[in-house]
Amino acid sequence: MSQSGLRALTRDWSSSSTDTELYSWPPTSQTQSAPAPTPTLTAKEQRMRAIQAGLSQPQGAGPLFSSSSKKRSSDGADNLEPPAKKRLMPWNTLSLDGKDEDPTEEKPATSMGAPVSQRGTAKVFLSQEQKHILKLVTHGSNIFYTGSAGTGKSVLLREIIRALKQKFTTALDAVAITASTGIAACNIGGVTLHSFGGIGIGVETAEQLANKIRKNKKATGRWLRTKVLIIDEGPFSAPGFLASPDSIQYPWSTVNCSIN
Ligand SMILES: Nc1ncnc2c1ncn2[C@@H]1O[C@H](COP(=O)(O)OP(=O)(O)OP(=O)(O)O)[C@@H](O)[C@H]1O
Repeated sequence: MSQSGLRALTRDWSSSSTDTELYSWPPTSQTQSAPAPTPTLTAKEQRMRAIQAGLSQPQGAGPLFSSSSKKRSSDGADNLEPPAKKRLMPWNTLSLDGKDEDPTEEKPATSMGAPVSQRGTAKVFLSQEQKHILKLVTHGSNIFYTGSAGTGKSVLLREIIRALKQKFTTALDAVAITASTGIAACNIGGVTLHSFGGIGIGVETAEQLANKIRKNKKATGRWLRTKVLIIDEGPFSAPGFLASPDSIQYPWSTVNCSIN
C-alpha cells in the first residue's frame, strides 16, 4: 500500500508548490474580477441590499427611478436605456425650456391694457367715449348708443348697470334691465322688454299698448317704480314699438312714468 500512486499523489499535493499552481481553483484572475464578498453584512443588511437592488431596476421608470438610472448610465453599465421622459404637467410647463415662472410676478396687461388681478378677473378701464356715455347716463340723460361689433357696447352696458345700481341702491326696481330677445336679456341679467312691459307680443299701436299696460296692475306698478329703463339690442324690438323717437317715449309717458 505504501507504494501506491494515491500515496504519492497525496504527498505531492502537500509539498509541491508547482502542483498547487497547476490545479488551484478557482483561477486567480477570475477571483480578482468577481464582486467583492460581503461577509461582514448581517442577514438584515443583505435583505436591505437586495430590496434596494430590486427597486433600482429600470421597469416602471419614473421620477422615483430617474436618479438610479442616471447613475447606471454614468457608470457605463446600462447606457442603452433611453433617458426617462419628463412629464408635461401644468405646474412645470414653462420649466421645460428652462424658463421658470415666478408666481409672485405680476401678470402682463390684457390686450386692452387692463392689469389682471390675482383672481384672474380683469378690471375694466373705460375709454373716453365710454366714460362720456356713462357720465351722461348717471346724470339722467336719455341715451341711445350703438356701434360696430366688438366696439365695447356690452362692456359699457355692464358698467352702466353697475353704476345705476349703486345710484339707486335703496329704490327697489328702479333700474329695469331689458332686451329685445331672451338670449340678449340673459346676457345682461334682465328680462325681455315685452315681458317687463306687460305688452304681450307688442304689435298694437302705442296708445293701445298704453291702455293694455294700465289694465295690468303689476305691469303698471313696474313702470311706475322704474327710474331707468335699459333696453339692450333695442333696434330688434317689435316693429312699431321702438320705431321712432316719438314712439320710444310714448308708452311710459302715457302711464305717467318718466325716465330719469
Ligand atoms: N373698456 C374696455 N376695457 C377692457 N376691455 C374692453 C373694453 N371695451 C371693450 N372691451 C373688450 O372688447 C371686446 C368686445 O367688447 P364687447 O363685447 O363689449 O363689444 P360689443 O360692441 O358689445 O360687441 P357685439 O356688438 O359683437 O356684442 C371684449 O373682449 C371686451 O372685453
